[in-house]
Amino acid sequence: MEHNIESVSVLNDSKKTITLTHSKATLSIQEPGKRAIQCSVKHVLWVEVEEDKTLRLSLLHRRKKRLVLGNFRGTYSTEEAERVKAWSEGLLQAAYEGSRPKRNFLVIINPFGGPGKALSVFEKLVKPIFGAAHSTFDLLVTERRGHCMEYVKTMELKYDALVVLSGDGLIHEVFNAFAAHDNSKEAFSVPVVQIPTGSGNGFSIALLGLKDGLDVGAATLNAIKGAHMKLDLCRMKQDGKEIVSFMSQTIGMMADIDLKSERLRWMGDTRFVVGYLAAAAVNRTCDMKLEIKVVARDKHAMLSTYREKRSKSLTGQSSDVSSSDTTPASSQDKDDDGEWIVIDKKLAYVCAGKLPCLSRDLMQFPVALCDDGLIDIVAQERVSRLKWLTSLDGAEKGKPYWEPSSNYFKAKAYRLTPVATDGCFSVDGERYPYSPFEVEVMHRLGSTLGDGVWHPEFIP
Ligand SMILES: Nc1ncnc2c1ncn2[C@@H]1O[C@H](COP(=O)(O)OP(=O)(O)OP(=O)(O)O)[C@@H](O)[C@H]1O
Repeated sequence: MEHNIESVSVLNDSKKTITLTHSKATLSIQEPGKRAIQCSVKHVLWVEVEEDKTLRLSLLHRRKKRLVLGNFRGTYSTEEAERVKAWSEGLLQAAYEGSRPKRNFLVIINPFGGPGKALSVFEKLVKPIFGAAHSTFDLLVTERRGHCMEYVKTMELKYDALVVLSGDGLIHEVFNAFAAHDNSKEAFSVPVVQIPTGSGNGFSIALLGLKDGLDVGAATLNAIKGAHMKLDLCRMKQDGKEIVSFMSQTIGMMADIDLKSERLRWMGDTRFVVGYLAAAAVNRTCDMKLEIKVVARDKHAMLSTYREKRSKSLTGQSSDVSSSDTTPASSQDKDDDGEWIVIDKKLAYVCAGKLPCLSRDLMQFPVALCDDGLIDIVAQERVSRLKWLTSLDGAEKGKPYWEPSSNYFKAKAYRLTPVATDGCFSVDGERYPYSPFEVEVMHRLGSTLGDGVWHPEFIP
């Protein structure tokens, strides 16, 4: 039912008349003689009228760049009751345009992730927002590594989404639990989102961008209202085992940075900068054989494909309905199944993956797309210590993409054989054995919530 009532007036707690106005896009709250407060209707969590002629409105508003919960209450006369009721129904409809209200979540919390504040973040920030939006949830607080895996691989597939308060390590565990689930295909269709409470929060940054990706309010709002979107995952085979990777596989310097800085978790993602400086000082190379099934390697061509696909995805946003998995991998893919090449030399590191940013300071894969059916691979040659340091400038915006020492590929698959017997190999930030492995992309296997694209935009 369409409601065309744009404005109503109510009395606030101080008995002042407040005019509330909404369109399909914005809500404004106007107190006489003051500047109107305006927000997007997307930030409205709930609005309802009660029998005692009270209108209650909950929304997220920006305070110090963060989205925080605000509640508004106003009373109205009996004569106004029908109008106010119709107005609030219209606003609620606009607020949940394209998504279903009252989602039911499984919330998973790693109390020891990152700075160790996930439990209190949930109690103080997330839970009140869920309450205001009438979202319901079951809760799993992990007691040990692997606990989430045990729970999720046998869980009933009844949730609208899994909301994970952790860093990227627990997200890795969730996707691997889906792979081990009896009904694996259906499990992978359950959207997974991250509330950024770890030291590396690459998944949330990918979904919401560098600003909102680290904001608990924005990530919670995305869980409540984000549209269903598909994402590619990687399947890695190593030592007879299969592992799902959603973010990255790194060997050499980048893995050293990640794994050797783990004891600095309390620093949050500053640990990656500290790790980078330590690795740059050592400036080691890594001897390996890298075989890549290359689909594209011209940086300008990859950039224009990225721009074209990103803007198409933004304009043709999916609705809150699980789409069937029939979309072709990409036009690039359809025509070109890739050609194997071999890189047989010492490199500083190899980093492959699907998300644009490995941390807020490093956009490693600026032209990554969430469902192009391709893995982005950087085979980085060694450079001078000074060059490593100057490369920090603009790394968060993907500037090192243009460095000649950064060999960038879009690939269907790759194989990597380390020559040494000992070293660091990290998958989604987790340590794996330093032994040969191969990786292929699984097109649109995973699901998440968002607006159809990875958000950090590469603006060269
Ligand atoms: N209660 C727990 N005790 C110890 N380890 C846990 C617990 N719960 C989860 N873990 C494990 O901790 C690891 C890191 O988790 P998480 O990603 O949340 O933290 P993080 O500090 O951000 O780390 P990273 O950035 O490396 O992912 C995961 O492998 C996860 O399985």
